[in-house]
Amino acid sequence: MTPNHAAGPLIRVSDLARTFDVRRRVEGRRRRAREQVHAVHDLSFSVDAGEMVGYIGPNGAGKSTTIKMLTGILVPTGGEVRVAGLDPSRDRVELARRIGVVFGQRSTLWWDLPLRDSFDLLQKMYRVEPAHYRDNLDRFVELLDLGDQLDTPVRQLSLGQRMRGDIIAALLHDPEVLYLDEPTIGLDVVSKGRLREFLRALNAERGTTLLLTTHDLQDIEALCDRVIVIDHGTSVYDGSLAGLHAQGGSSRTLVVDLVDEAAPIDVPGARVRKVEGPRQWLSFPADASAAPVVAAVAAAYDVADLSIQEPDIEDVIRDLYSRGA
Ligand SMILES: Nc1ncnc2c1ncn2[C@@H]1O[C@H](COP(=O)(O)OP(=O)(O)OP(=O)(O)O)[C@@H](O)[C@H]1O
Repeated sequence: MTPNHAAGPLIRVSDLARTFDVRRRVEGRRRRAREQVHAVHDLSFSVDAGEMVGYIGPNGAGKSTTIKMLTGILVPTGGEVRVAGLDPSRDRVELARRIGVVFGQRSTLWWDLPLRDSFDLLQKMYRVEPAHYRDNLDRFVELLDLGDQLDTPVRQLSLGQRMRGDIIAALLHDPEVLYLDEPTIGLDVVSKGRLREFLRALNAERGTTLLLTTHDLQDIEALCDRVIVIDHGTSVYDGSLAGLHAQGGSSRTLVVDLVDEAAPIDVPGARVRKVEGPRQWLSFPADASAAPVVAAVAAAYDVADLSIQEPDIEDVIRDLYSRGA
């Protein structure tokens, strides 16, 4: 890859804004009313080369609009954005060689072609030097375990295989930045784990910068030291995930199946939130270890089964607001 030698951050967003003009039907009026939607406004942040950042927020917060401006698909209506020193909408072609984009819900692969043919086409489009292309392809295919699928048409791949194929497609030209939009959506636990491991290795080995949009908090936990929370078009938090948990006071849940029905479980570090027959739900702080709570419950009660539920991003953000952040 071409390391980013430019001084300063790799991604720089200053007072970025994007407004959409929409027409809405108003009751009692024949004409639709004109209205402006401020999808993104007063948004500023920067990302250094090699960082792995989670870009999270509720539905409609402005995440996609931001990513579209970062990739040059949308032109900002205000403020400034620079990626690798380039203006994404003006220098879109040049920027395309330096970034990779993966949308969980949409594939960029050619549906009827074998996976390998899609990769070969991308090699030609991006003019990746043939020997380097083969090295990259071999390495990624091995790490993502796609060797047996290379000659399978994309439409016959499972969702997990297709997603891994899309990630390889986005990386063959050694992008400095990889934007991932819901990369683990719909995947089973094993596929999610494999994908996260791969992204961690990619960042460690090649220093690829990751900007990850996800509703899965475990993606963030596994990958990102830093999260930017966006809501109503602007950033409401920028810092560590631990800091976000601490501010929001979000909690994890220990689900305990007792052998028999019992009074609410009383152990230090957790409180019972719900009881249904022999099943009880205990909340404990998301940044604390589950081990002491599990040990205390197991020592004092007859337990048939235990499981831990992670909070999702909506829970964390809701908690953030309930604390008045
Ligand atoms: N082309 C458009 N025309 C009009 N309004 C738009 C357009 N694109 C986005 N919006 C509006 O801008 C706001 C932000 O949308 P955006 O898609 O960026 O949110 P998001 O955070 O990506 O949401 P999700 O998690 O649901 O994908 C929403 O109110 C949306 O309706």
